[in-house]
Amino acid sequence: MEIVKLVAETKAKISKFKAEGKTIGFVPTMGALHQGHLSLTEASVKNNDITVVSIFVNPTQFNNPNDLKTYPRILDKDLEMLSEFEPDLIFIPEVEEVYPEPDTRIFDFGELEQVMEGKNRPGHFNGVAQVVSKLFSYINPDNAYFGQKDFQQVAVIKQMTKNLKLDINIVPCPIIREVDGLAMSSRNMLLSELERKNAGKISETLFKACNLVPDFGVSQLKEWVVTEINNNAYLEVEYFEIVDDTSLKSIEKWEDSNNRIACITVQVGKVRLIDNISL
Ligand SMILES: Nc1ncnc2c1ncn2[C@@H]1O[C@H](COP(=O)(O)OP(=O)(O)OP(=O)(O)O)[C@@H](O)[C@H]1O
Ligand SMILES: CC(C)(CO)[C@@H](O)C(=O)[O-]
Ligand code: BAL
Repeated sequence: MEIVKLVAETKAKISKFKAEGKTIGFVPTMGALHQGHLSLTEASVKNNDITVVSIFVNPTQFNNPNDLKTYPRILDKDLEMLSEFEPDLIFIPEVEEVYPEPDTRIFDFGELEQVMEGKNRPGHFNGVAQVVSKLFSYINPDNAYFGQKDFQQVAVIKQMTKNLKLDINIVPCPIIREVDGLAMSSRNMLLSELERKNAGKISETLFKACNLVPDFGVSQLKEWVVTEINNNAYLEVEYFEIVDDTSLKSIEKWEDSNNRIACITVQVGKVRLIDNISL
């Protein structure tokens, strides 16, 4: 496990690995690691000769300055956790290293970014694309691993890879959950004890919703989920959408899509959490 902070050094190491014919797996993260991140790292270590994990809290994807300020940063613990799978390189750049000058690129993802997280976090996916395209250019991976918890992010990254004609295989990985079902997230550690306890209601409701599909219409189910969660005093639904998993277009009747995904964002006190489930 080697820590690298500079882009030039990273590129030089990658060139050497490539010259040796080695395959490169890449796991981009913002740190404050948990088992979700480790599952991506494990998949990469298993399927590639070399694994690079990046830890970088990317300022350009935060639409809320307070969210950026409070985002958890616990590098020592992150390194200890990563030692379980021993990725070869850990890339931890400073902000000035990635953005020696402001990135003014505007990416166009069409309708993909006009719904859900795109609509509710203006500029978020443009910032994600800025940093991921930069990281891809330094690391030049064969395979890049992303969690399905950020379902829309996976769709956006796939589209970006296609638009930029990059020969990188985007590997979506399943959501890892806590014992009570709450999707693991770095932001979970910002919850108070009571908020954390009540946050389990989010996934509990999504799992129940799955079983109600045969008996409920789409709008009836949407209403049920929102009411059920909002009835909990600690939780407030920001949006709940049922969409086709490829176009991310909202569906009105079950027959509108064979591959439906229900995506939710819930405000828990000051913390904003996302989750989704295939219906
Ligand atoms: N519970 C999870 N299961 C699987 N993958 C996950 C999970 N949580 C995050 N990931 C993935 O890990 C990668 C890095 O995500 P990130 O560092 O933002 O962590 P995070 O826990 O999603 O943090 P937050 O949600 O607080 O931003 C992303 O591809 C993300 O989808
Ligand atoms: C992909 C990513 C590391 C880019 O900053 C981030 O959006 C995340 O952690 O999901
Ligand atoms: N996991 C997505 C990163 C973010 O919330 O900014």
